[in-house]
This record gives sequence, structure tokens and C-alpha cells, in this order.
Amino acid sequence: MIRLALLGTGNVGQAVIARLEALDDPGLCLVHISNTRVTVGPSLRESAPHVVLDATASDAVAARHADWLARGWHVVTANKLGRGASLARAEAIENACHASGARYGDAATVGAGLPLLRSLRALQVGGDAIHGVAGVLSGSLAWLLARFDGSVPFSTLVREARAAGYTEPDPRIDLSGEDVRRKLLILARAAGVPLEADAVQVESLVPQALAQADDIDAALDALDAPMHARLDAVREGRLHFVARWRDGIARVGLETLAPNDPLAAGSGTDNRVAIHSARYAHQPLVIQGPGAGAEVTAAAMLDDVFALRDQPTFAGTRSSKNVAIGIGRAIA
Ligand SMILES: NC(=O)C1=CN([C@@H]2O[C@H](COP(=O)(O)OP(=O)(O)OC[C@H]3O[C@@H](n4cnc5c(N)ncnc54)[C@H](OP(=O)(O)O)[C@@H]3O)[C@@H](O)[C@H]2O)C=CC1
Ligand SMILES: N[C@@H](CC=O)C(=O)O
Repeated sequence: MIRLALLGTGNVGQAVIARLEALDDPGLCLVHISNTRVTVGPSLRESAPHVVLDATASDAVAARHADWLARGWHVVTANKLGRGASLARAEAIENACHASGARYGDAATVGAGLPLLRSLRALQVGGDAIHGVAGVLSGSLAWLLARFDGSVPFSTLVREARAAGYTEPDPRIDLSGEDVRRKLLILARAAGVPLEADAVQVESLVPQALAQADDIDAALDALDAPMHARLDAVREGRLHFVARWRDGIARVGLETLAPNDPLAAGSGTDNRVAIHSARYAHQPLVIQGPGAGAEVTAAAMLDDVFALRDQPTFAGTRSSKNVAIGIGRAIA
């Protein structure tokens, strides 16, 4: 029996609860659910989970990952602020895993669970050397830029992307390139490169009026004129928000790509990532698929839980009281 604690009951957290309900797996038991307002079940410490599921966007929660791992609790996260924030925090997570044997499931943090991190790690286990990564890493920006033809204000599209659950809780995290920076850091670090967060050059799409706004929704209109100007300046191809890391240089920002560029394929929230390595020296390995959405993200988190099942920690553990999933649903 694996005891799970779920932090965060928003888009992703609710999808985790719904998936647990649908799977109805007797080997999984939800012993704690919490958001910033409500806790269901005993406190996190008292519930002594085997696995903490982080479905928040909270820096304070991510700052605790290393402590939980050091305690022997596995951590499965959609929150990128563990391995995608400061290098010191990413290294603390690494060290805690080595010291305690606990595992860190981060598949959901890049590409909403596409087999990106898994492939990067498997290539290296097989003796490959990763030379660089280039990609469209934001599902929301991919979705927005695919739709943006000037007929509808960019701000209207941002509101739609937010309502569909593709953006971060604060969409400025996507629009500023910060979400993509975090993903590029996670990928580069998974490729063995100790990249500092401020080593990534980031082009932000957020005008000052939006950056400083308290009422984010009202201030989204400030995007419309500058984004229209960017669109008008495109002569051939289409705008894409691209991340690149190679030869010590890492940058994220808008680029105009020709339709036959490998990074320009796909539709909707599709992410596309090209991995350049010793094995894939002439043609990169390209991985593509939906890169945002609560359901795929929740599925990736639970895949990471299932991957833990062979861990000795769970052998012989007693069954625990399952926190009512219906209550978890009710505290959204
Ligand atoms: N949406 C997507 O497509 C994807 C999202 N992710 C990541 O998933 C995470 C969640 O995203 P999403 O569900 O859209 O966000 P939401 O804003 O919908 O939900 C966030 C949840 O976290 C809770 N929370 C915040 N701080 C804490 C805390 N200290 N302790 C417990 N709960 C807390 C919030 O509680 P309250 O309601 O009380 O404020 C809320 O329930 C983010 O890190 C995001 O980057 C990753 C891949 C894809
Ligand atoms: N806001 C993110 C969601 C997944 O990480 C994105 O747009 O890609």
C-alpha cells in the first residue's frame, strides 16, 4: 500500500484526484489532501506519506522537496520550482535523493509528461553525450501563437488559454518566458550541465504595465499592440517561442521559423524538442506531443508513482484510511 499526500487541488490536483478515483487501485491510498485554505486528513507530518505529490506552483512548497526526500519520502512533482529554480536547490534535491534513497519524479515538469526527461536520462545511461537541446517547451505559448493571426486580440486568446488550464496560475509566468526558462534548466541539468538560472537569456513578452498590474486580467490588453507589431513584422514563416541550449549558451524567446523547420511542426499545445547528442549527431532526436493540460500532467504524475512500486519502502506496509476522494473534489 502506497500512502500518497496531495498538495494542490487546482487544475492538476483535481485531475490527479479524478484519475485516482477512476483507477480505483487498492495499492494506492490518499492519506492527505491540502491547498492553502483546507487540509483533509491528518497533517502532512502525521500522515507520514510514502509519496508527496506536489501539484502546486508554490516556491515555498518546492523549497521543502529536499527535506522530504532527506526524510525518505518520495516526491512526485508537477511544480517546476524544484529542479527548475536555483542550481543550489536542484543540487540539494540530488543530494537528498542520494543520501536517503528516496526518488524524485519530475516527468510532469517538462512537456507535461512527454518522454523527454526519461529519454535524456536513458541516452546517458547508454553512454551517449548530450550536446544540446532546442524546443518549443510552452504548451500555452504554442497554442497562443498557433492561433494568433491578428483577427482576435492576443489578450482574448490568453484569457481562453487560461480558462482551458494551459497557463500557469499567473499567466505572466508563461508570457515572460519564465516557465520556459525553468523547463530549459530542468532539461540542461538532466543532461548533466550545472546551469545557473541567470545563465539563461530570457526574452519576455510582458509589457511593463502588465508586469506591474495588480488586476492581471484587466491589464492583459497591454499585450495587444506589441504582439500585433511582432506579427506584422513577420514576412515568412510563423512566430514560435523557442528555447535553445548548446555550447554553454542558453536562451528563450520569440523566433520566426520556416514551416519546414522541425520545431515548427505540430498543433494545439504541442511541444517539440530536438535532442542533439553524440548518437544523434547528424539528425536530432525529435519528440513531439501535447505539452500542457491537467489530464496529461496528472497521468504523468501517477506514472511516476507507479514507477516507484518496486521500492523496498512499500514492502509489507499496512493499509491506511483513504481520505474521501469526494472531499478532495469538494475543496477545489
Ligand atoms: N496546467 C498544466 O498544463 C501544467 C501544470 N503544471 C504545473 O502544475 C502545477 C499546478 O498547476 P495548476 O493546477 O494549473 O495550478 P492551480 O492554480 O490551478 O492550482 C494550484 C493549487 O496549489 C495550491 N497551493 C498553493 N500553495 C500551496 C501550499 N503552500 N500548500 C498546498 N497547496 C498550495 C492552491 O491552493 P489554493 O486554491 O488554496 O490557492 C491550488 O489548489 C504548477 O506548478 C504548474 O506549473 C505542469 C505541467 C502542465
Ligand atoms: N503553463 C505551462 C503548463 C505546463 O507546464 C505551459 O504552458 O506549458
